[in-house]
Amino acid sequence: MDWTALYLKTSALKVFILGTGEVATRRANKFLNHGAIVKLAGNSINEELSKNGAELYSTDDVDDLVDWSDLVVIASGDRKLSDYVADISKDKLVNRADFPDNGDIIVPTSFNIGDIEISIFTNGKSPLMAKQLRKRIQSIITEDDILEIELQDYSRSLLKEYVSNQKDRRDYLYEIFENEEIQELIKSRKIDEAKSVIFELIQGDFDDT
Ligand SMILES: C[C@@]1(CC(=O)O)c2cc3[nH]c(cc4nc(cc5[nH]c(cc(n2)[C@H]1CCC(=O)O)[C@@](C)(CC(=O)O)[C@@H]5CCC(=O)O)C(CC(=O)O)=C4CCC(=O)O)c(CCC(=O)O)c3CC(=O)O
Ligand SMILES: NC(=O)C1=CN([C@@H]2O[C@H](COP(=O)(O)OP(=O)(O)OC[C@H]3O[C@@H](n4cnc5c(N)ncnc54)[C@H](O)[C@@H]3O)[C@@H](O)[C@H]2O)C=CC1
Repeated sequence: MDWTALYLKTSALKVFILGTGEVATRRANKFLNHGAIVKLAGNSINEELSKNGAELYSTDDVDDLVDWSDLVVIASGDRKLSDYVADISKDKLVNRADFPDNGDIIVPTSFNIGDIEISIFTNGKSPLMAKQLRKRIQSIITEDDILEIELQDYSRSLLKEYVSNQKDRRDYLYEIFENEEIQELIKSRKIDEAKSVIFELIQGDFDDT
């Protein structure tokens, strides 16, 4: 595969989207939900998008919009205009919804559950299947997994305070993950009690040393 997964910092990222159709709208929502500033060029945008902060411009303004942007998303059915925008975006990051290989960013399907983000990419082979796999994976992640992440986060902070060696910290994290008492507390949603058990486990050892 010529592509690899990386995370792009989207807070305050300036995103220019060419097009206002189905794909453009989906991309705009995604970037806005992740803190970006989004401007679109095309005919019209729906109320939800403008409420979320998206701004609509005319396609006559594409030169200025490209200049302004950090990332250009090309999602228009107008091939000539798309090629023109691609041409003037050579020094920008580009996502081309119509010819992905001519751009340098892929927008994969992704979803968040708590602090986890899961993305799926089929290397351009089947966006439809990426969508189906997303739905299937979404359905198997449980509330217990989210709580486990919260407890791991809590444990990691404590360990950084009390245990200086990384390998020892890792051993603790596996011990906590496998601890049956903690697993039971997660199942019964007693997170504060689970945290106390973790605190005792770590700090108890620390006191002994
Ligand atoms: C490569 C990629 C590049 C990029 O856009 O960055 C790309 C490219 C193309 N998609 C096309 C078509 C469709 N795309 C979807 C849906 C999604 N497309 C998404 C991503 C991507 N699409 C990138 C990575 C994909 C990967 O490989 O995994 C998703 C996952 C994410 C998102 O868009 O948010 C989103 C699902 C969101 C969700 O989870 O719900 C459907 C299904 C539907 O509409 O229901 C169809 C019709 C069915 C079909 O074609 O499969 C065409 C036109 C082909 C043509 O002309 O026929 C191209 C261009 C081409 O292939 O040349
Ligand atoms: N990457 C992806 O996930 C997908 C990519 N695509 C590709 O992305 C492009 C856009 O797809 P959709 O948003 O589904 O289409 P759409 O029909 O919903 O929207 C197309 C956009 O292009 C504009 N447009 C279309 N023809 C035009 C013309 N002749 N002159 C000026 N403006 C024109 C429309 O006003 C609209 O803003 C297409 O080229 C399609 O092949 C399509 C589906 C999914």
